[in-house]
Amino acid sequence: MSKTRQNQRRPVRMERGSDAPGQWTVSRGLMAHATQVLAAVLSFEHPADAVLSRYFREHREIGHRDRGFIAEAVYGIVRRLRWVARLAGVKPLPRDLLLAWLARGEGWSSKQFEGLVSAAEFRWLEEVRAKRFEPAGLGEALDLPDWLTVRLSAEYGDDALQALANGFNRSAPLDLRANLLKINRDTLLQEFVSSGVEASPCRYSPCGVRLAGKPALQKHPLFINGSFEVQDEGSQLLGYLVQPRRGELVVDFCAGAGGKTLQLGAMMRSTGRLYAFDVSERRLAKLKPRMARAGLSNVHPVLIAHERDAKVKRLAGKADRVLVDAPCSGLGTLRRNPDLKWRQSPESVAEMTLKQQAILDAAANLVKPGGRLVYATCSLLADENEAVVDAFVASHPDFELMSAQAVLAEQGVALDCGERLRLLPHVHDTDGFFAAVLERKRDGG
Ligand SMILES: C[S@@+](CC[C@H](N)C(=O)[O-])C[C@H]1O[C@@H](n2cnc3c(N)ncnc32)[C@H](O)[C@@H]1O
Repeated sequence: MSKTRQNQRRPVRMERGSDAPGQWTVSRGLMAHATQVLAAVLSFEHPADAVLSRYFREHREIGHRDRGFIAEAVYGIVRRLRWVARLAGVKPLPRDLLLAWLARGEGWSSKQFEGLVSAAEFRWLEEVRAKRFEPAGLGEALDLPDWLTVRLSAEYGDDALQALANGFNRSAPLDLRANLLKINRDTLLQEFVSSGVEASPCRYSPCGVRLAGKPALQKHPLFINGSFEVQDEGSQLLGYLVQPRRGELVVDFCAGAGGKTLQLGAMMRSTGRLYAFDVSERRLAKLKPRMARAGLSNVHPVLIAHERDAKVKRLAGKADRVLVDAPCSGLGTLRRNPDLKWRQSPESVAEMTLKQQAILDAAANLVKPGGRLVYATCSLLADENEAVVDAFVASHPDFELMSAQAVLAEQGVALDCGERLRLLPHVHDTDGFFAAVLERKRDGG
């Protein structure tokens, strides 16, 4: 095959995905890159987004549009892996999966494959195109692993699970949180509209803005001056459950890069003390420039070795509010991280549950009488959610559950969620979240 022929680029229509520019031009070289990235992602050793970022860092010659093609294909395949694998036959190689995806997932015609595949592949693609898919069970039909299908179906029922799985296959919207220290939401919306960015208020979160597309925002003047942060609406609602006030001592126990810390700091009007704990130095390092941009001077990032660290114990009984945004399976974020469904297992969830209990126990010690403890995850599994909270309440008679719905209503958020908040992509159009609000009794229970 001559080099010119190998690099021949074929115009291909793409219908789906926010980045889809309408027409990709695809070369053999680009197909090879996509196959290589796919193989690395499918080892499931690292998160898909980390694999893609690393590959693009190492292959700077791949342009923006070609990156879009690779990312669309890889994420498309990971979302529908069982389906594509069945269409591609027994023990398919990454290239087989890619070709089968392009033929069936993206609907490429045979003409669009000309110059990109061998004669044998060309014939094989005809078979793939003609193949009927008869799922062997619900897991295969919904493109979920069987263990997860069994658990979710027991929790939600088959019909809701179907809707949930469909919800996960839609792309997540881009939500922003107006930094109320710097701007009010209406002004932010007006600024977007006048700069040609289509934006509307979020359905529930009073500081949330939803964008119609996915414009690059890193260089937007309102981002640079700290007027907004990217934050899923569901995540914003967790901040409202904490409801911190001016001058309080607040702990964000699992702060990570500070998605919720920044919101809590703004709700405190940059007063009081807000401790941002985490065991990850790398994540906390990302929080620091964000605090500066947001204009917050009340945040104290603290690297801890584990939840029983002496730095934690020093605050025993002193905190007005503690948020535990616990490490979890992340299964509520499958719209953004579809690979998680293949990377998690019953064993990893069981391990996570023990960690969650240990963190919640340690964090509870910080809450003063009359203070509030919020436990949250972005998981959909009762084992990581209700079961952790139930076990906690049973062993901590000095804490009682508050109604999440009432806490939200007090702040003007109308959400019919009852005692515990459960957000679902297909119902609320947010990531999947769980949260429970607990109060430490004043008389010690
Ligand atoms: C769900 S993420 C937090 C996301 C963050 N709150 C946000 O809004 O962006 C969970 C975090 O818990 C941290 N973590 C894990 N084990 C921990 C522990 N024992 N104590 C405190 N944080 C821990 C992880 O490093 C991770 O950053």
